[in-house]
Amino acid sequence: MADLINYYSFSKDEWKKFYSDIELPLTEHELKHIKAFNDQISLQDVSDIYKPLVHMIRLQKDNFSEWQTKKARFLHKPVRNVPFIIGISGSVAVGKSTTARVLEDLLTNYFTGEHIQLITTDGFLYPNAELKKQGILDRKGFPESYDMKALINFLNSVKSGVPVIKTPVYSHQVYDIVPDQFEVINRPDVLIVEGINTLQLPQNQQIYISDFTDFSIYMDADPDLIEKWYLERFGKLMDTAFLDPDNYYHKYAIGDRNQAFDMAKDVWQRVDMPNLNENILPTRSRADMIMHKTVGHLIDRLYLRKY
Ligand SMILES: Nc1ncnc2c1ncn2[C@@H]1O[C@H](COP(=O)(O)OP(=O)(O)O)[C@@H](O)[C@H]1O
Ligand SMILES: CC(C)(COP(=O)(O)O)[C@@H](O)C(=O)NCCC(=O)O
Repeated sequence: MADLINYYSFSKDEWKKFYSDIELPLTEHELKHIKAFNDQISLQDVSDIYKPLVHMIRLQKDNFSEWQTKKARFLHKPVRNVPFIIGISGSVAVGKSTTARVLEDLLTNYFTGEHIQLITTDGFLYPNAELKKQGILDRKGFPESYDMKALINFLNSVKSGVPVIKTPVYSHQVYDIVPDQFEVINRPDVLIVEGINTLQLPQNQQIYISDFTDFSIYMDADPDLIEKWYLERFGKLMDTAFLDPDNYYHKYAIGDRNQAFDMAKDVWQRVDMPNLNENILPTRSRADMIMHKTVGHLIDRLYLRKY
């Protein structure tokens, strides 16, 4: 990534040294909690990578809140608590939702008294029935498969301080939007928005997701590794589907396992990899931070935007 002239580049060893003067209370309980939702996650990485990151986000958020207060005073408007929004982008299966959950946990733990919430932009995918109607079911994840207007309105409502906002829910197990199920976003201090499209600039839009984010992260890795992680996740989703006929992966779980993996490989090659190359990777250089992952999901390099 020699072309990234506007980024500082750090090895993990360099990055971890930036955390020194404040104590992040990463207790046994906290580490257990993280292990409970992903027992594969490296706790060394949580400490080396995320402690400095959380510290840096603290500095940025304080700066952001101070500016919001000054701006309100300048404009003779009431001072209010404007949510700080963090966007997390990257390929399907690169580990965005796992990173987002670790960050949610750590921010909740460290930003004492502040309300941290997390949503995924998957909730703004059109339901399968609508994708079918439009003839784009095999374009799930591509820009046209999202209800961008609803997503932008949602982000605008969050920033404007609307008290209770319901967002639709996407389930990987059902492989669709779950009807009548919502998540409630209620005046967070920090909202983490995770999704493949958080840095995209769709041509038919005038306002973008990134107009509402205050710090953005792009999760990066070699596409061959991401394919491997995609297939491993497919295997895990099959493993949990055996006893549940309503689960999208049930038909694969009870059938021939090799054939199921062949199908998943085909979906990766036809849908998710082209989407990575055409629509996701080109947005990498817009991120404030690029986290590069290697074998075993370990983070080996970080890039931080200089200006
Ligand atoms: N840091 C990590 N350590 C171990 N496994 C991980 C890590 N991050 C992600 N994974 C695994 O990789 C797969 C894809 O991760 P996920 O967070 O679902 O990706 P995304 O949200 O980008 O689609 C999942 O099986 C997940 O458990
Ligand atoms: C819903 C998604 C677009 C979102 O990706 P995520 O980053 O949450 O894994 C993706 O998981 C997906 O379903 N892609 C369509 C092709 C496929 O079945 O992989």
